[in-house]
Amino acid sequence: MIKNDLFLRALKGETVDRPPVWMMRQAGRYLPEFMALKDKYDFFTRCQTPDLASEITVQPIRRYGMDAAILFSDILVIPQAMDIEVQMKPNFGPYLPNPIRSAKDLEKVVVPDIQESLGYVLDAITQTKEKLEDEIPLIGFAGSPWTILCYCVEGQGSKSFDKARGFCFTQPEAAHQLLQKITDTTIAYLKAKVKAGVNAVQVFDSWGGMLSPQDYQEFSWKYIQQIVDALKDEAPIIVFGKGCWFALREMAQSGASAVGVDWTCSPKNARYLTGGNITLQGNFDPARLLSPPSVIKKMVAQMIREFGKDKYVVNLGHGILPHIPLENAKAFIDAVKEYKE
Ligand SMILES: Cc1c2[nH]c(c1CCC(=O)O)Cc1[nH]c(c(CCC(=O)O)c1C)Cc1[nH]c(c(CCC(=O)O)c1C)Cc1[nH]c(c(C)c1CCC(=O)O)C2
Repeated sequence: MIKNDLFLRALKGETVDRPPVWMMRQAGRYLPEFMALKDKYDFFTRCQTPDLASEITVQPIRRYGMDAAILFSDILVIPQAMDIEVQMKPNFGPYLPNPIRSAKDLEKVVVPDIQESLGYVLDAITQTKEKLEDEIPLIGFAGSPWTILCYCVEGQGSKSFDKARGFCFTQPEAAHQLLQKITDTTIAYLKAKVKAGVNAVQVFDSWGGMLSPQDYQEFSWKYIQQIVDALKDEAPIIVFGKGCWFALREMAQSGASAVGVDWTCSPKNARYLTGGNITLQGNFDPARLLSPPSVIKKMVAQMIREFGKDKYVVNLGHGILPHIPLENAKAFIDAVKEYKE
C-alpha cells in the first residue's frame, strides 16, 4: 500500500482534500544535486546505472515532497534498444548518427526483447521502489510512437521536424511500419515497467502539435490508442500531447485515466473539450516559474480554482526549464499543499 495515494486517487476521479502535484522533468537541471551527478557521469551512464537513476529520481522528492516520483530515464532509450544509435551530446541534445530515411534503413530496426535490452530500467524501478519506501507512487513513461519517429528520422531535435513529417508524407508505408515497430516495443516496455513496480504510466507526445489534426489521427493518435488499449487494464495511463488541444476529446474517450494539458489551453476550455468527467493534468506555463514566489503562489491557487480540486493533477504544461530558482519550484509545490477551498 502507498502511504500518500493522493495521485492515484485523483487518477481514479475520487474526491480529495487537495489535488496532488508533481512536475514534468522534475529530476533535472534546476537541482544542484542533479548537476553534481551530471558533472560526474554522462547521460546514458546515469540512465543505465540503477543506483544513479534511482538516486536522481528521489532527489526532487527529498527536497520538495511531491506527491509522485517519475523515474529518471529518457524516451530515447526505446530507439536505442531497437538498434538505432542514440547519443546525447552536451549542449546539443539528442544526436542519432544513422537516421531512418528509407524502407531499407528500416530493415535494421528490431523489436527487441525488453529484459535483454532494457533490463537496466527495470532494475532502476526495483531500486527506486526500495528508496521510496511506499511513501508515494512511481510513474513510468514512454514517448509516443510519433514523437520517437521524429527523432529517428530527423536525427536530432528540431523546431518543426520537417524531415520527419516529409518522411511520413512521401513514404507513408515505411512510416507506418516504423510507427508499428515502435508501438509494439513501447507496449512491451510499459507492461514490463508495470510488472517491475511503477504505479502509473505517462505517454509523452511532445511533438504531436507539429501535425495537422487530420495527420495527427493517422500518424500519432492511432498508435497511442493501441498503447492505451494494451495498458489500461494494467495501470492508470496518462496521455500528454504538447500542442494537441484539438485531440483532447479523443484522448478523454480513449480509456486513459487522465489527459495532460499544456498552457495554451485554458482550464475551462480543457474541461469543455474533454467532456468534464476525466482527470486533467497540467498546465502551468514552465516559464511562469520565473515569476516571484508570491506571484507563483497566487497563480497556482487560481489555476486550481479554475480546474477544480477534484479530477485534477497539478503539473506544469511541459517540462521544467533549467535555471528555475529553487525557491520558485518550492513555491509551486507548496502552493498546492497549502490549497484550501
Ligand atoms: C522529447 C523528450 C526527450 N526526453 C523526454 C521527452 C518528453 C518530454 C518533453 O517533451 O520534455 C522525457 C524525459 N527525459 C528525462 C526525463 C526524466 C524524468 C523527469 O524528471 O521527468 C523524462 C520524462 C530526462 C532527461 N533527458 C535529457 C535531460 C538533460 C540532459 C542531461 O541530463 O544530460 C534530462 C534530465 C536529455 C534530452 N532528452 C530529450 C531531449 C530533447 C533532451 C535534450 C534537451 C534537454 O536537455 O532537455 C528527449
